[in-house]
Amino acid sequence: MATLVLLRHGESDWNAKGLFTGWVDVSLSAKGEDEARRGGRLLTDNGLRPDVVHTSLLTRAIQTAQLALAEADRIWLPVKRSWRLNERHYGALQGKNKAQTREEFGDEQFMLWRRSYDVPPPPIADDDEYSQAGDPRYALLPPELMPRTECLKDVVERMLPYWYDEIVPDLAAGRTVLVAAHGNSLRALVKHLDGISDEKIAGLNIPTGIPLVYELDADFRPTRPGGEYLDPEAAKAAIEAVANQGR
Ligand SMILES: O=C(O)[C@@H](CO)OP(=O)(O)O
Repeated sequence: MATLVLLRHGESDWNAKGLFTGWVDVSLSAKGEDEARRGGRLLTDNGLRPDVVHTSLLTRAIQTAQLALAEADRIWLPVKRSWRLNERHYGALQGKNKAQTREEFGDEQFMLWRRSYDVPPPPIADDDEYSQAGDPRYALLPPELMPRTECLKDVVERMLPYWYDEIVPDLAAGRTVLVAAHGNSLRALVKHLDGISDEKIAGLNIPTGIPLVYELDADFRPTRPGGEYLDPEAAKAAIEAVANQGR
């Protein structure tokens, strides 16, 4: 048995403003920092002691991991980071207000872009103020892998190599693994773990700052489908709020 803890970053400044964020590197809001610390306390209160942490390359996930681990007295953990755990690239929607986008394009198109499995938003132009072209953190990424938009299917495809090559070996070595990442990169991972269909994944939302714990069997499949949120009541309310964004 191996233990995997998934943690979506705490509320970011752009979550608070209701903006599509994707690869734009925004920070946690004060509320998001509190959520991250609380996530760390939930780990300790439940006797969970991660041995290694994996994060995306985005500040909000890195800050969340640091705040949670400081609270859990484990700031010293080895860290691995990868663009493969980044949020879904939201293409030309990055920086746009969710409610205004819904009003402008209608509910159906809004939900297609936001939650369909295989419809990406239009690509972002390299000279857009919210493009990541030229961002030094992706300098070593082969240009053909650098996204300009992504649907969830694209995220599954770029995330899974990291799961198999970097996370599974840690789990196989008996380490308790913390993954601090994003709403849609974690939806991609949960889709894989729980074998959720392309249609049903539209209805799955991940709340900010609440650890989701999976016990995995010898095949790295969940012993309990859906895992377990460490604060199920708070998770339920926060999942509802994520689902209703833009309304
Ligand atoms: O804006 C984003 O990058 C994501 C996560 O905050 O939003 P959504 O939940 O709408 O996919």
